[in-house]
Amino acid sequence: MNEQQMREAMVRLGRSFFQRGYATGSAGNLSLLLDDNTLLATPTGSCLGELQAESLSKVTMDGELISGDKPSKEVSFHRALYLNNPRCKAVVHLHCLYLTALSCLENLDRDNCIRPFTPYVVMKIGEVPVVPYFRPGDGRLGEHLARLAPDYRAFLLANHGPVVTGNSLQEAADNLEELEETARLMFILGDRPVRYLTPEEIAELRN
Ligand SMILES: O=C(CO)COP(=O)(O)O
Ligand SMILES: [Zn+2]
Repeated sequence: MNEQQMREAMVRLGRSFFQRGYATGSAGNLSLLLDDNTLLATPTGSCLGELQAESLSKVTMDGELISGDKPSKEVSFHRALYLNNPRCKAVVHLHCLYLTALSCLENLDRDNCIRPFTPYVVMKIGEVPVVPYFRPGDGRLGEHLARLAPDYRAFLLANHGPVVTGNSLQEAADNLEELEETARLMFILGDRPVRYLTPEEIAELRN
């Protein structure tokens, strides 16, 4: 895909997330790595349902704006992910309903907030660590994500929402949707006894 096609793909994905209720208002942000090692990111305050290909923010890996509107206030944590994991080519951050509800629970397992009970989470994403709460845009989110980036594909920001990476924008989006569906299942299952996958079953999925 050339840059124009990547811009159009980001616009289409934002609209799709918005139309299907994954994104609401002006919450959330998307980014992807371009071939010249610069980032294409959604502008701050933008509604993901109404992105414009030509006003997307183009930013250097140092965070300097090259063209387009002012970038997302979270672009520093997006940069931290790219800089600390060469496999990361795209980042999706949303305030989608069930993952955000999960992010507000006390006593989450900070090392992995989604204990596997279906295979795809293990196959596509693996463990999901929890990043402590900081206000949106706080640089400490990036510091935490930089440390976790080499070992994980998805993260839950406490009292905020998910951050999911991928080797393409489509893969990051698919992984985000798989995680959101899993969080929804967790709330549907509620307090009923769940048969979690055994360590052997999990190991088989990782092979
Ligand atoms: O989700 C958001 C903050 O965490 C939205 O912020 P931006 O509009 O600056 O991208
Ligand atoms: Zn946010």
